[in-house]
Amino acid sequence: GLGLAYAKNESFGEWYSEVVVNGEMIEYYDISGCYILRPSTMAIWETLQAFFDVEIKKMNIKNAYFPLFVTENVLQKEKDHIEGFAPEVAWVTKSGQSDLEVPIAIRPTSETVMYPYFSKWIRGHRDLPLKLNQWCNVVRWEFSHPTPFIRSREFLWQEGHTAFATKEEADTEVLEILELYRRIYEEYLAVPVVKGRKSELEKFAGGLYTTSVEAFIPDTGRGVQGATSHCLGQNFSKMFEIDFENEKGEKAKVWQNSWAYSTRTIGVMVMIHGDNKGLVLPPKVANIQVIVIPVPYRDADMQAIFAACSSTVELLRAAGFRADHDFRENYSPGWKYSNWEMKGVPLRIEIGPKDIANEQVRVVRRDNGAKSDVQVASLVEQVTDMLSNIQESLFNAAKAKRDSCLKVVHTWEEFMAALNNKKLILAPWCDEEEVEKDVKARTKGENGAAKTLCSPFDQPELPEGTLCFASGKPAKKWTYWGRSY
Ligand SMILES: O=C(C[C@H]1NCCC[C@H]1O)Cn1cnc2c(c1=O)CCCC2
Ligand SMILES: [Mg+2]
Repeated sequence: GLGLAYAKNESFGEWYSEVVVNGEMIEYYDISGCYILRPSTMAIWETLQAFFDVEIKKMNIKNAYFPLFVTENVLQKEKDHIEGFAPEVAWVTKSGQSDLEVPIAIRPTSETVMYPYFSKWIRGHRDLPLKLNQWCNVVRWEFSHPTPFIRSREFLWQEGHTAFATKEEADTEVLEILELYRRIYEEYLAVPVVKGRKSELEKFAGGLYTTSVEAFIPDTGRGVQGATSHCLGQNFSKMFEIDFENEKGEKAKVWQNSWAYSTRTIGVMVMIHGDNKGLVLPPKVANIQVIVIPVPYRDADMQAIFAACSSTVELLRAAGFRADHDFRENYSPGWKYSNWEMKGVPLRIEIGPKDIANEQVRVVRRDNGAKSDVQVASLVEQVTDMLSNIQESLFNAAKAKRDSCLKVVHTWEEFMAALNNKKLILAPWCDEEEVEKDVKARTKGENGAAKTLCSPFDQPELPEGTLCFASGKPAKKWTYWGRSY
């Protein structure tokens, strides 16, 4: 049948898989963990890319493209933390029937691809800052269960790699990029996120510190890392000898950052806004914002109805909206309503004989189902208001939902109760890694262990004498905890 077989609040995993397929965003592929990204996904990706690309170019960051392949000895250069990831690296070992002399890795990320050339290109302080970005795919042969957009063996992302003369410049850029990631989620995808710093245990091991934007999926009670912006310190410049002669003529190591967001952003948006009728797309990223559907009647003047639909589409396109019509004659209006609801189109316009007679159209919102009859004369104004209202109310609803899942705890008992109630937990923590590891060990289970998500930059008041919820030691910072993807 037309509808979904699974309900979001009953079988979330199955609901999600069905929605991304029926919504025509994803097609499953015959290699596990790999997915086909269909046009409506690419349209969303390109919208986010267009925004981010313009913003980084304002920061004088330039796009480049480095090879997909990495030699083994170069990849092993960051061996100190790579062993943690080694199983995820995919290797090319043959061409045709013959074995390659040396196996070649497919990039899981591009630090080791790029940094030997950073070392070659950076000589003096005039070569700094060097700021490059690339839009590409990466491969990580993950073993935990794959999830479209959220965890796949190949995904699209951008990876920024920058080098500065001073730590101050690097620190500043880390936060500028993080703010762009917040904007991608909150202004485009209508998803609320928290900005914060990763713990030493959760950060990128090769870096100095990691900042992230963290989202939360109320239906599963799991946090999801939305995007990351790392300061690498001088770790990689020591490893790859990326040094420069500073203005005093001394040899100095550069300070570096690396930052990324990926197609995971799209999966988070689907999880947050989707419902039991299918996708719900925020207007800012919807490829089609308004779909116009003719409603024929037996003795109606069909030509007049089709003409009214076409002129309505033209009117809306002229006003800058992404509008289209559905003239497929082998489907009923009712079938079309469900089909476009499944695909998450924010507004539907129905035009029948009565509408023609009254010089009006019937407008239906996807997010709340509200129907209204709008005079054609004020249609552009009404559609403008409705689309911005949909964008805003999707964000507000998601933020209210996320905030209703938030639980502030002070004791282990409260922590465990909140964790088992699918809550997003905010707890005072002593900031000791052993304690974090202990919490992981004590919460291990088939749903995975609890971990720190981030310590929010926006720290609530921490009264003197507040104790860590897990260790009882003096608390140092408020930290978000939860199970995660
Ligand atoms: O990729 C990063 C850090 C950094 N890479 C560049 C963009 C920002 C940020 O993601 C961490 N990381 C994650 N996953 C893997 C690796 C790895 O370095 C290396 C080997 C395989 C898997
Ligand atoms: Mg990983």
